[in-house]
Amino acid sequence: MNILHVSAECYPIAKVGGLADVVGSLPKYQNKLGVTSEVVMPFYDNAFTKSNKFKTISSSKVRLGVFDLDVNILMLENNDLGFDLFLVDIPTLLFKDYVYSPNDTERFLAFQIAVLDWVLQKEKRPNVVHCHDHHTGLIPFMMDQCYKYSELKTVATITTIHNAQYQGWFSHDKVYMIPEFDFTQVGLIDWNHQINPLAAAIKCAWKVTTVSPSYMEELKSNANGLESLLSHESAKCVGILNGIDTQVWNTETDNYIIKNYTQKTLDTGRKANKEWLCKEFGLDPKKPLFSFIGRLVGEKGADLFPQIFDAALHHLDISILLLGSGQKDIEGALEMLTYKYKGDYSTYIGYDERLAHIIYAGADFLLMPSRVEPCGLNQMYALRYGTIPVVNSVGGLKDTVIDVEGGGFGFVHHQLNTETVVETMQRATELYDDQKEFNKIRNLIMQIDHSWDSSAKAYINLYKSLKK
Ligand SMILES: Nc1ncnc2c1ncn2[C@@H]1O[C@H](COP(=O)(O)OP(=O)(O)O[C@H]2O[C@H](CO)[C@@H](O)[C@H](O)[C@H]2O)[C@@H](O)[C@H]1O
Repeated sequence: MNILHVSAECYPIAKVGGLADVVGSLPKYQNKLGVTSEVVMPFYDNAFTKSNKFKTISSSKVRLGVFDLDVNILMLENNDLGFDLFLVDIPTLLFKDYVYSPNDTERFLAFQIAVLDWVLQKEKRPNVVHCHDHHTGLIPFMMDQCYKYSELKTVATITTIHNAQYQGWFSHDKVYMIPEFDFTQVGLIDWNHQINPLAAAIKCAWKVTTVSPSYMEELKSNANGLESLLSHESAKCVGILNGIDTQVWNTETDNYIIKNYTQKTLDTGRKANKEWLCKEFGLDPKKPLFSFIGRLVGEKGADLFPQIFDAALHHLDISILLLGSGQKDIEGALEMLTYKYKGDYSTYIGYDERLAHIIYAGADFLLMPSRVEPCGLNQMYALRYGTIPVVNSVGGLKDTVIDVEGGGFGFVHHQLNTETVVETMQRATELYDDQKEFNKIRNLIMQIDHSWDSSAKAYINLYKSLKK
């Protein structure tokens, strides 16, 4: 069975968030299970593409409305990713030093058309085209409806929703850019008088998956306008929990962290990482260290961070270290607080993969007060590294973290407001004060298995069951 994953991001080639982690690891684990799983993504202008070699396997033009744009399909050479990687090089649109911008309609539309043009000519056509998020959302529609892709009508399509907040909608004025189709079917790409790629994917893909079972349920009542569509299509929707790449996220071999460790040496290993963090950011290593890593947006609860951190630092004897970037107003407010709580609180506003790994290896607790969390990988990385998660009970967090009071290993709050989060952080500090119990839990969480093994199999079983 041949599977082609289509995505805007893939670790380590280009990463903005968790989508890259999933697309950079799921195919590798699928290949280990005996299927052939490949990835196709845009060719961006970044450190990875500058420092690797690519072979051009075809050069042609892609038609976008009235324009014919140059397109090359490249293949990564000397590849040790665990899957074949193809890249769509459209120099005028995709070869940029960023992944996303405010004007991405043409970029990702051209990408999707170029992918399907290439699939038509591909020697070994896929049995399944597995699309990820709205940037690839029009592919199931185009394969089913566009005349030029009629040979692909029988190829199965899956769309995985990593985040339903973003849907990629654009005006019907641009419909002429989509390859010709029977216009009586235009309703398939419409949602609320706009062309909505995510809605089109939900309508046209043979199956729709979300990255956790709880998120699938939540989407029926909270999906940024797509609730009724998801309820209507629920028979073809299923939630499959993400796994993590246990080769990349391995405390024994992780090259980013200050000191490697095993479950047996977790105390000394984690101490060295914490001490490095505290020295680097001017914090006291004796105090419990709470961290956050991620995008500073409303979904992650980030608008509440300034208030939450202010209250927590005022009431509790703790340190907080934040790594993230996002909304400028939130970044500003979080940086302002560093003056008030110097020595107890610090931030790194930006993106830093190495620092993220060291935080997972050195912080005592990882904060995830998300409003919406389709799966969340951070809590799984934290668990594997021995950092105790403090989470809001939503989506994938609900599926992966059990509170210590229920015999579990983390701290879970069921409301999202300053008081509740600070109370939960206080419970965490009480555990920290009982070092014996604290160590017992750290030891336990490092043993939890969130590898891809079972989820990669679940996807393959789903592919095998595909019938239109
Ligand atoms: N400033 C920074 N510096 C360094 N590393 C940073 C960083 N900000 C984020 N990261 C890293 O990016 C990844 C974020 O993963 P998440 O799953 O938490 O989030 P995201 O919301 O992007 O993904 C969406 O897709 C994923 C995958 O399906 C779902 O788990 C999730 O719920 C959904 O919102 C982690 O690897 C994290 O370490």
